[in-house]
Amino acid sequence: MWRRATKSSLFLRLLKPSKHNASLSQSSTNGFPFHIHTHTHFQEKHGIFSKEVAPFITFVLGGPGSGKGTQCAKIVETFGFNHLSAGDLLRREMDSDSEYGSMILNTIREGNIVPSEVTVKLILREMESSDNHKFLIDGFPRSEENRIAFEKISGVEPHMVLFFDCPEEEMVKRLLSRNQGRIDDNIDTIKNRLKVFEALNLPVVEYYAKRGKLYRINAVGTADEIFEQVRPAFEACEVAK
Ligand SMILES: Nc1ncnc2c1ncn2[C@@H]1O[C@H](COP(=O)(O)OP(=O)(O)OP(=O)(O)O)[C@@H](O)[C@H]1O
Ligand SMILES: O=c1ccn([C@@H]2O[C@H](COP(=O)(O)O)[C@@H](O)[C@H]2O)c(=O)[nH]1
Ligand SMILES: [Mg+2]
Repeated sequence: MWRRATKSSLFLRLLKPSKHNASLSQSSTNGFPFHIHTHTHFQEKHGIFSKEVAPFITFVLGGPGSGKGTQCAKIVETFGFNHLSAGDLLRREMDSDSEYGSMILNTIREGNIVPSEVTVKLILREMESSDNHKFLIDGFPRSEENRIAFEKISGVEPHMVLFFDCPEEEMVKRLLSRNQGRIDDNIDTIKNRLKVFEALNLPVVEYYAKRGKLYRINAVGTADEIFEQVRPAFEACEVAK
């Protein structure tokens, strides 16, 4: 069962650096097939989650409008993951009475990146309270700084990383016709989101490619066609099924 044993220490550790978050984890798997850690082995390696089963983490990356959210919904339906969209978590925090509300609003409106500690805290809070140990973390990490902060604070790494590779003109077309009332779906913000994606997010994609964890998907076609490229990544992996 995934629920944590004590309600404890995650946020204390987030606020207070300790030996648990001082160094990067070396325990990741390298590509397929994946394995699951046993309780003891996992806890020896990662102090932050007091769970019986290690989290199974898939990062879902791609430019703005590349179809991450659309494909995550299909993965959830087929493989039963918990979908955590970093953008949705930030929007929810913005709409609550949070001290970070106006900072998040301004950052999203500009198409820039919210400081890592805020986003990591929101993601880990969701992970801690989840009964499901299989997570799709959508739209994060946005930068190398995000990635390093997540690994340092949580002590865990993703098992695999999906990258939805989509031409810019297709992404712009999709975003401009999305019609969900998002403050960042306008051409000026979209231009900056694309710039930020290229400058800061692509290095993260390259990092995971070098580590043999990247699953590159051609994000042009119908949503169903694209999902047929996604499906084998999860089918190849016993733990994800
Ligand atoms: N394969 C596809 N073909 C055409 N339109 C698509 C496809 N997949 C998603 N869309 C549409 O494109 C828009 C953007 O998709 P989605 O919200 O899934 O992208 P995203 O990568 O999550 O974007 P963001 O980074 O802005 O959150 C939505 O209106 C969605 O319905
Ligand atoms: O890790 C993250 C994720 C998102 N943001 C900000 O939110 C918007 C919208 O994100 P979507 O993934 O498109 O929903 C993004 O442009 C960033 O401003 C972030 O800062 N960090
Ligand atoms: Mg999205």
